[in-house]
Amino acid sequence: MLLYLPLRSPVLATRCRAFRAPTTPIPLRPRPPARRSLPLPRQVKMAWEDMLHDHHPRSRQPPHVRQVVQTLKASVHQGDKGLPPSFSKNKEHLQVVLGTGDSPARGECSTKIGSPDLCGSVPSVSFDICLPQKARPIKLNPSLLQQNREKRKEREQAKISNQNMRLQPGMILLKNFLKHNDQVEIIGQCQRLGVGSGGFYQPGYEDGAKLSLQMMCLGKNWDPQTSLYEDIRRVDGTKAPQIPLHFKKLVEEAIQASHALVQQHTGSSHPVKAELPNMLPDLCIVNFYSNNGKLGLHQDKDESRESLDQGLPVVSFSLGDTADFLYGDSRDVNKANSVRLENGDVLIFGGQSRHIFHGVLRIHPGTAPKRLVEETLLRPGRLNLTFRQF
Ligand SMILES: O=C(O)CCC(=O)C(=O)O
Ligand SMILES: [Fe+2]
Repeated sequence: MLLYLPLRSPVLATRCRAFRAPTTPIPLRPRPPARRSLPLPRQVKMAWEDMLHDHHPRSRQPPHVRQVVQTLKASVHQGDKGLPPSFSKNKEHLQVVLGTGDSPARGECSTKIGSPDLCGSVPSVSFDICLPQKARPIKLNPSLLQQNREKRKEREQAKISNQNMRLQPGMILLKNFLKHNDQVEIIGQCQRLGVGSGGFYQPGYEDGAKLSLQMMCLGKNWDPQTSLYEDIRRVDGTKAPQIPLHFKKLVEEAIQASHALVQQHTGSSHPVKAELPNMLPDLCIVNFYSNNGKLGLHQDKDESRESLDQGLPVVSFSLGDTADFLYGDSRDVNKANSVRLENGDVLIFGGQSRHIFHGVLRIHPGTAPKRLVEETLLRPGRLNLTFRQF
C-alpha cells in the first residue's frame, strides 16, 4: 500500500488519485485549411480532433485550428447551436480547451467543491497546468542587457549538468538533463492530457481533506481506495492515457546516463546494473504543485512484487519551479536529507534506494526559467512526472 504522510502531521494518509483517460496520441496529420463553406459540424469535428491530437500547446495551434476555434467559441457561447450532439457532453472540456469557460484561479483546482469525486467526488472540470492565452503578459522585446543575462544563465545551466550526483547507492541526480525543447514538449503533452478525460484533479482523503497538489496517471490508473493500479478507472470506466513514446525515450536516456555516472564513481569492475537495474516504464504519475504545494514523506510501493524486489527504479522529471525534495530511511522529517530539484533535473532511485521515504517539502515560487514560462504559459508552480514499471 502506498501511503503519504503529511509533513507535519502524525496522521497517516492514503494517497488518493483519480483518473480519466483520453485517447492514445495520434501523430498530427497535415490538414488543408478549414474552408468557411464547410458545414459547422465538420469544422467543429476537425478542430476538436486537432486539439485532442495536437502535440502543441494551445498557444501554438496551427492556423486552421485557430480559425475554427473562433467559430467554435461563438457556437459554445450561443448554447451549442450547430454542435453535433456528441460534443454537448464535452462542453465543459471544450470550454476549458477554448478558454471560454470560467478559468480556475492561479494554481487552484477547478474541480467543483462538493461534487462527488473518487474519494467522494468526480471532477467536473479539468485543471489546466497552463494559463489561458488571455492571461499572457504583453511581451516587450528584451533589451540587450536582458538578452545577455539570459545567455549567461543558459551557459551557467549547461555547466550545472556537470554537477550530476550519486546521492547514495542507487540514487542519482542528473542536473539539467531535460533540454529546453523536451521541456516544452513535456509540458505541452501534459497540458493536453491534463485537460482531457483522465486529466488532473485534486485528490482528497475520505474525510474530505485535500492533498496539496493536482494529479493524473498515465499507463494505468492508481486507485486510492484499493491502492492498486487498474486498467479501467472505477469511477467512470475510462482507460488511462498512454505514456507518450517521447517520454519513454527520455527515461531510457536518463537511465543510460545514470549507469555512466555510477560507473564513473565506482570504477570499471562495479556491476552498474546491480546497483541500478534497467526499467521500461508502463506507469507514470504526474503531479502539479502550485506555490504552496507539498507532498508528505511516503514510499512508492504499489508496483508489482517482482518490480519492487528487483529494485526497478523510479525515474522522476522536474519542470517549472524548484522544489526542496526530502529523502531518507525513515518517515521522520527531521532525519531526512534534502536536495533541490530544479527545472530540467531528473532524479532516479532504484536498487537499494527503491524503498526510500521521500516527499516535497516546499516549492520556491518564481524560480522556473522565464523563457520556458513564456513559451508554454506554464502556471506558477512545479510539474513532476514519476515513471515506474509495474
Ligand atoms: O514531486 C516529486 O518530486 C515526488 C512525487 C512522488 O513522490 C510521487 O508521485 O510518488
Ligand atoms: Fe513517490
